[in-house]
Amino acid sequence: MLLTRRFSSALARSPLLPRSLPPPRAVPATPPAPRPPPRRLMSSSSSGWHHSSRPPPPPPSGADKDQLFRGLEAALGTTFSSEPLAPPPQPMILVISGPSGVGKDAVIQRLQEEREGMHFVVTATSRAKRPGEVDGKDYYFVTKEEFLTMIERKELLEYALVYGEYKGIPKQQIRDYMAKGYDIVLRVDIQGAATLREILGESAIFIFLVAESEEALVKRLIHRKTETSDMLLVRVATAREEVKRMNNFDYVVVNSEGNLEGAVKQVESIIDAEKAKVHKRTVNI
Ligand SMILES: Nc1ncnc2c1ncn2[C@@H]1O[C@H](COP(=O)(O)OP(=O)(O)OP(=O)(O)O)[C@@H](O)[C@H]1O
Ligand SMILES: Nc1nc2c(ncn2[C@@H]2O[C@H](COP(=O)(O)O)[C@@H](O)[C@H]2O)c(=O)[nH]1
Repeated sequence: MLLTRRFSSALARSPLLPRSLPPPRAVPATPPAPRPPPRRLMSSSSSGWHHSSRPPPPPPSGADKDQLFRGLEAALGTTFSSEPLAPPPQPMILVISGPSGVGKDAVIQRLQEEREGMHFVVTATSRAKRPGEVDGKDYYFVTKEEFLTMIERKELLEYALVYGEYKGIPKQQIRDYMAKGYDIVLRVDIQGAATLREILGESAIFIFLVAESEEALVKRLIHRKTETSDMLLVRVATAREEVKRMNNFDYVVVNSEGNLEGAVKQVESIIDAEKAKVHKRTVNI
């Protein structure tokens, strides 16, 4: 009330106020009775138009707006700051996991093409390079001995034996990119996601990628033609167990046949929603 009165009288006194604007109304001593909620505007064909008895005042001109702005500043006794009102976004860690063949790499590749400011961590592996794979892009291909040295030196945030081969996440890569303000994307198998949950807790976002059905997943893996039938059997049997661990994740995204774009969009929506959170996750690696 006091502020309103100060404001009204300061506005009335202010030489900056445009003359054409009506003088500020007196503040009533007692608060007015609550008004009924405003009715929604309805179409002109219906009988529900809500007419105000007075026409709205004409919009102020550019100069008037400027004067009003300065008048408000004078009334409050401070200038209006142009500093952002929302806190700056913090770099975040996104963990994308799911059964083998579900499309993790495919989704990540599209995300990489779509979004800037994200770093997709290249993990290290002792597995042999597949045709078409590039060292430093798909993986850092190292020998088993080199991998064991990385473990010894505590260079890996997480590592695991995946289908008989070592896979692990270089810590320094995450630190370097987070320091530059990048968001981090990690692609791991389900056991890797469980380990990362223990290390990172709620500070990272965990997304479980699934196919629309087991049948679709198996067909996708067969179609990829990267595994022998024995290896396929292991991956498919593992996938059956892995789907049961969905509850440890924050989000589930369905990557259905022929709709890779839909899955990518959904992951993007998750990122956007997380960025808009008031209470943000803070990461410390
Ligand atoms: N929505 C989709 N519809 C059809 N095919 C897809 C879709 N998403 C991915 N694929 C294809 O499915 C195969 C498996 O995808 P991808 O290699 O990305 O899986 P992954 O989860 O990374 O597997 P892994 O864990 O074994 O590395 C690839 O041939 C890919 O092109
Ligand atoms: N736990 C970890 N899993 C990883 C890591 N890097 C990749 N992966 C996962 O391994 C499987 C098999 O990969 P493939 O290239 O041999 O088909 C797949 O699910 C990857 O996501 C890692 O650093 N840690």
